[in-house]
Amino acid sequence: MSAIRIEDLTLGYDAHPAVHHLDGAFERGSLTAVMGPNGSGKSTLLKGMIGAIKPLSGRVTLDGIDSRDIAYLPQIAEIDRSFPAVVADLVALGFWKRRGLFSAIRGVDRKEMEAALAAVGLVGFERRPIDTLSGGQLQRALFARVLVQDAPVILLDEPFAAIDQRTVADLTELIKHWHGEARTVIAVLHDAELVREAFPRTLLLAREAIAWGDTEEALTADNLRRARQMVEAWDEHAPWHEHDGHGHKHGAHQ
Ligand SMILES: Nc1ncnc2c1ncn2[C@@H]1O[C@H](COP(=O)(O)OP(=O)(O)OP(=O)(O)O)[C@@H](O)[C@H]1O
Repeated sequence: MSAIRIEDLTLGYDAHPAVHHLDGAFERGSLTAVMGPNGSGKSTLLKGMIGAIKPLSGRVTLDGIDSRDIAYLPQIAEIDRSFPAVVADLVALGFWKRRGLFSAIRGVDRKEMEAALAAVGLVGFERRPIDTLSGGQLQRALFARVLVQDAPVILLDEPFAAIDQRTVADLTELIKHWHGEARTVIAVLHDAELVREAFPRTLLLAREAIAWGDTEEALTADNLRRARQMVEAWDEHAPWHEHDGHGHKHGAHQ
């Protein structure tokens, strides 16, 4: 049974497609890595799945879940760190997303907050201003926020970009734990070795799907090369037309 179904999905900006005619499904309880070169549409796909951008064509269907049931971790670069907040405020946003504003301001469950901070290795960090955290610590705090949100579907956009190995290892364990709890987890990643080790499913994207299936079969050297060629060949400025195909430069396919 699927959690999220994607049908003939084209997403883009000002009619320039970034994800093109994608078809497939994320099964309930599956753990999927979204891989692909820079600019291949990975972040755009995640934003399409949370409804932050509307399809140019096709659709995203949430099967038996509400958009509130999706925890979404944006790229760290999109987090406004200058906002005057401490770690506890950041994590408490997860409660707000889960329960709605009014119940959350009646009081954050201290025990749950402490458990979440312990799970990500940030005991004692509650009162730390977020602009004093290292990149790894900030990512840990964001994972704590996802933890308290307690969502059945979790989308992570490059959670390991510019993060130290220790943090990557710890947070990978947390992802495996979520998988063990039968949550549906989808993470944009760049490290093929890590994906082979920890992610059973892979969607390899180059604006179109190059492969979507078991990691072993999807993440071959040949497919990775094809993905690279495909993105390099894409004409950034070609407008999207329903009928004349894929916006590639002529002769781009080899
Ligand atoms: N807000 C935006 N406005 C216009 N174009 C955008 C916007 N966001 C992304 N794009 C374009 O859409 C395409 C896909 O971008 P996207 O960020 O989804 O790729 P990505 O695979 O996540 O890349 P990366 O690995 O570099 O993060 C790129 O050509 C990008 O320039």
